[in-house]
Order: sequence, then C-alpha cells, then structure tokens
Amino acid sequence: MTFDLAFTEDADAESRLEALAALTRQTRELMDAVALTAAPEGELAEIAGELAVLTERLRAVSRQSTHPFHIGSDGTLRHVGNAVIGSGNPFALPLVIEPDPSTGEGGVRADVTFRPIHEGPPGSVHGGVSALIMDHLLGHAAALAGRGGFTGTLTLRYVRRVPYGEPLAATAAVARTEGRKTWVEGRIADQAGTVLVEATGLFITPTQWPPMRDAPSVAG
Ligand SMILES: CCCCCCCCCCCC(=O)SCCNC(=O)CCNC(=O)[C@H](O)C(C)(C)COP(=O)(O)OP(=O)(O)OC[C@H]1O[C@@H](n2cnc3c(N)ncnc32)[C@H](O)[C@@H]1OP(=O)(O)O
Repeated sequence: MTFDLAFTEDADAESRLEALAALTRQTRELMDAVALTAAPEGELAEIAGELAVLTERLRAVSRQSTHPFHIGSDGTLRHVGNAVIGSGNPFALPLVIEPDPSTGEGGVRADVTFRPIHEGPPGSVHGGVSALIMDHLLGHAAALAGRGGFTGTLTLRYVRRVPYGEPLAATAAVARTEGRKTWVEGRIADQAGTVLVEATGLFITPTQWPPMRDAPSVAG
C-alpha cells in the first residue's frame, strides 16, 4: 500500500504555530472548565452563545485538513494535528514523549496526568483513552527503532483502575520483530511503579513507506 506522508519543510511560520499552540492550550482549559462547571443554566446558555461567535470566527478561515507532518526549524519531525501529541489539536493531552533507551530497543517514556474530561467509570480514566495513549506510545517506540508502521493489533490488560489528576508514567519498547512486523510492549504505571495498564501492539511496516531517519525526533 502507499502512504501519503508529507514531510514539508516549515509548513507554517514557527511564530504562527506558537500562536496556534497557545489557542489550543486555552481550548483545552475551556474543555476542562466545561466538564467541571457548576454555572447556572442561564450563564451556560450565555457562554454557549459567546463560544458560538468564536467558533464561527475560526471556521471562517478554515484549512482543508489538519496540519500534516512537517520538519520543524530544529529538524524535528512534527505532527501538530496529531490526536495524542499535537500542539495544535485540543483533543490531545498532549503527550510529550522522550527516548528512554534503558528500557530496550525503541524505548520511550512519557509523563501523563489524565484529566476529568477523560472520565470513563466515575472517577477513573476511560479504557479507550488509555488505549489511545498506549497505541501512540507503542507506535512511537516502533518508529524510534526504525520500524515505523501502522497498528495491526493492540491488546490491553486493564490491571487496576487508572485515576485522573495524578502523575503517571507511560513506557514502551520493542519486544520482538519478524520481517515487517514489530511487537511492542508498554504500560501505564503510577508513581510507586504499580502497573495499571499493560499493552502489546503489533505494528506492520507497509511495503511502501517513506524514507525515515533511523531515530526520528518526533514532536507535536
Ligand atoms: C513517522 C513518525 C511516527 C511517529 C510515531 C507515530 C506513532 C503513531 C502510532 C499510532 C498508530 C496508529 O494508530 S495506526 C492507525 C490504526 N491502524 C490502521 O489504520 C491500519 C489499517 N490496516 C492497514 O493499513 C493494513 O492492514 C496494514 C498496513 C496494517 C497491513 O497491510 P499490508 O502491508 O498490506 O499487510 P499484508 O501484506 O497483508 O500482511 C503482512 C503481514 O502482516 C500480517 N497482518 C496484516 N495486517 C494485520 C493485522 N491487522 N493484524 C495482524 N496481522 C496482520 C499478515 O498476516 C502478514 O503476516 P505474514 O503472513 O507475513 O506472517
């Protein structure tokens, strides 16, 4: 299969991307505030009206699609529109992933503090949100090992409920490889090291894959 991955140079001025990131952070604050608001009915309706005006202002100057991959001014491969790491995507936590070679080939780690907007069972993080984070982190580990690809399968074991509002750590590293297939294992653990979620992903490198640097530095 072919994969349309645009590695454009400086798709947007850095200063504009910073302004977009600031808008995105503010939007996340808004989402958190909406999830927790105790404002009375009349005020809710008034705020919704104010937000509708802002929404239309943004929509009036829409792009055709979200920001694609691009090479940043520091040589980092960036995906501003990504749902997990994107600095221009309000849905993203965002996850900031760091290489951690001590955990194995493609080893990566990320601090993660979930928020009330991630609620599944009352007071706990939705299992699908944990899966989203694991999918991305495992995929990043595969890419860091020079074996980037798409998720074929993702298997999770929810060991304990995942709290929000507490600093947690997510880690992943390549477990084994076979041809175009890469198995990656990861986990989400609390600060005491107690494992909350275990994940195994199979990533498949398509036959047509854009030339990658061996160990791309990737950011949102
Ligand atoms: C850039 C920086 C990034 C930076 C880091 C970015 C991290 C991003 C992480 C997020 C990743 C995602 O969410 S990706 C989005 C979710 N995934 C997808 O949308 C993938 C949709 N599926 C596909 O596009 C396709 O099925 C592929 C690409 C996965 C495989 O297609 P293919 O390449 O044609 O594979 P094919 O020749 O049929 O099979 C090759 C081998 O793999 C096996 N195989 C194929 N598909 C599967 C499968 N789903 N589950 C198990 N095994 C499978 C076959 O049995 C075969 O094994 P054998 O006979 O050789 O033994």
